[in-house]
Amino acid sequence: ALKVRPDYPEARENFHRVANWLVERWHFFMLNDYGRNRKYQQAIQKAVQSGCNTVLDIGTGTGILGMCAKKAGAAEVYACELSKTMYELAREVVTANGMDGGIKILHMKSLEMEIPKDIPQRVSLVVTETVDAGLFGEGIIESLIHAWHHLLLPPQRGKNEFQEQSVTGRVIPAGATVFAMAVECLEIRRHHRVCVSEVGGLSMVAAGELRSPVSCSSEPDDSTEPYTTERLSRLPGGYKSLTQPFTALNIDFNNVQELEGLTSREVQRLRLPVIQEGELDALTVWFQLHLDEENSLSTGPQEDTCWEQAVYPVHNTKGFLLKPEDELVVEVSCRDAYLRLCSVAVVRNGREIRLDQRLDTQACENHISNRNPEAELCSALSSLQTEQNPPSNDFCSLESSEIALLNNHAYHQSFRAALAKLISQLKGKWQNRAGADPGSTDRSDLLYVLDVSEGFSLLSLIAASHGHVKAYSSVEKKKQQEVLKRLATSNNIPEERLEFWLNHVEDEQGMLKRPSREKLWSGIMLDCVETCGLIRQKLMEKASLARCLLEDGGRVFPEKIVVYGTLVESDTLLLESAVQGREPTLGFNIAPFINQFTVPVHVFLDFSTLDCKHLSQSVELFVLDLMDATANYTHREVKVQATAAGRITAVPFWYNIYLDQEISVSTLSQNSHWKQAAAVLQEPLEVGAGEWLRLSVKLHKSTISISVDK
Ligand SMILES: CCc1ccncc1CNCCCCSC[C@H]1O[C@@H](n2ccc3c(N)ncnc32)[C@H](O)[C@@H]1O
Repeated sequence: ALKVRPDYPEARENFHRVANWLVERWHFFMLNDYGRNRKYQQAIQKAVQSGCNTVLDIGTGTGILGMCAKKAGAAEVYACELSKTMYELAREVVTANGMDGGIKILHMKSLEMEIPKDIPQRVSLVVTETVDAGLFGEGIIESLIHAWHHLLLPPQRGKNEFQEQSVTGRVIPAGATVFAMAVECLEIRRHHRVCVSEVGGLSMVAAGELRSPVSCSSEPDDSTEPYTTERLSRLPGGYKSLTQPFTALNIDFNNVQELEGLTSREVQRLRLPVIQEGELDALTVWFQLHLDEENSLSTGPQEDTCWEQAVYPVHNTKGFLLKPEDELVVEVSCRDAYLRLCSVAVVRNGREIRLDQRLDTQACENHISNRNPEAELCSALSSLQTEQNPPSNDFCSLESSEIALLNNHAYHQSFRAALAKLISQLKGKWQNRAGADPGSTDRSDLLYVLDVSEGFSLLSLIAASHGHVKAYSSVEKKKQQEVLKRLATSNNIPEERLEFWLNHVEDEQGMLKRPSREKLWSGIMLDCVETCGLIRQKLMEKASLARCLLEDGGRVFPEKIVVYGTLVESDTLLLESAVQGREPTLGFNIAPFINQFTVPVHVFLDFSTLDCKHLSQSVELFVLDLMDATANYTHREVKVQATAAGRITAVPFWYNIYLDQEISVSTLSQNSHWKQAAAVLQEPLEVGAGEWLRLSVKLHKSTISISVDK
């Protein structure tokens, strides 16, 4: 559609959402990483010049590594790519660089490749970078085991015997070293553990264990992923290293026995000295890719590269302090080809205290009699035990953004206050109504409040906790409904004051219906901003529907959203949004092809830690009024003055969400569960200090677009 009518707005939004999905964002900053590209090129050149003249590039992406091999003089170059979009892109790139005759590209997974069906004979070199932040997440181990059995010539026999490299096989990268480190990090903690005992006036004790789906727990079920990823150098508040970085694993990609033995390798137990006092929040992991003897790529947090690290959050050590004389026991295993790290115990004064089991309180009581260090530790742990009275195995899994939402204290307090105001206004209204008995404070009928938040939300309970309110929740998962019911009971909210609304829904518009034929809503709570920083799709439509379902004096929450933005110069945002010319990609012409998938708005941005130069004050860009449709517009021109000279590359934006005239929450606040978004300019714009700019801000189908000119 875009090719046919590039300015067709629907196609443009959809394309942008699709582009984000089709082509992963890391392609841009990987291709912009000249250092990485150059090191791969050098390793490939050395291998080809020393005789590897048939090459297979597994997971070619845009084709850059295959082109390095061709340019280095390899006689035959093959490449395979499982993503259709990337396969077609690689074909275009290779043709544009005049190598379509020299590189045969296959749209397939390497595991499906056979000789002679796909490639005529075994190759002397496999190049690949099919790795993720946890190293094995793209299946490199399985791919290389298959390659050694079916696609590669046999490896060099002994180190000493010399064999022509054209008759032996090898892999670039030759191997990897995996490092890990224990950290204290509040930002990780608030995304993986509920750190508050009270939310919006509700005691959370009865909730049981709420935890993120990231867990290396011993019983791996498909709902959990072993690790998440973070760019440690860009986490708000940073992190504190509790151990030195330690080597968790070495792997030689040129040794097929070692590769095959990896998943059956026994679990490794490492004992790591704690180097400073702190709360254990996670193990972080990165690695060095040894391309060959000379060249290595590192994904470490101290590198200035843009790679993320793998994060293994610990769940069960809430409030547990490691001390310098402790040793942390970590288990490393590669079961099911994922790298799994688990902090299992602490050794203090020679006694090992296991972390992952629930200490039963009785055993701890015995310890407490003779007051000694591990007794404190034990009682600390057993207090954990009492705090979460249901046993550990019954926990409710929430997305990390839902956990962070629960930990967003200001968000829930604001809703609690705004709801209290609405309820007292409506009760007051009722009392003032002619004939009502001034003495009877309680309204005979109840106030009906609907929470149509996406995902897990306590807002319905917070509404019901005000009394005289019957609350409806759109929480749909059974386990999450049970948590809400437990919290209702433990917070003295009568069970019949909480109902689950979803079962009426046909479609999302269907969810917004009257509570019953003769009733209307006193309050409807909408979810307006996605965690990634974008306005939710169809927000304005939902708001106009909701308004029709309100009783006189009823309110939609929030009633208004004000969009703020600022002008910045940020190379980081550029490098993550588009390939910058031909230099970073070793002179190959790749940028125009991959940049077709550039999207104008960068999401999941942590603006508080973005390295950038501010070129203006924050300015109000747009207002969305959810209570008065006539106040809305689709396009706004905003004048803003540059406060410093520089090159405008992006306009980060965020929201003030007004629950009512006075009460608002900001999506940029310190413990906000939201990330921010940024409009990235097509062309950076040079400005002088004091110069005025004109921002043209448009909102179409919940999609904000911003352009800047003088
Ligand atoms: C310093 C490296 C680093 C460190 C930390 N974080 C990220 C990186 C950068 N690497 C990211 C690449 C990750 C994606 S893999 C690249 C391309 O290969 C494709 N594929 C994957 C497996 C596979 C296969 N068996 N057969 C054919 N194709 C295959 C994918 O479809 C993708 O297009």
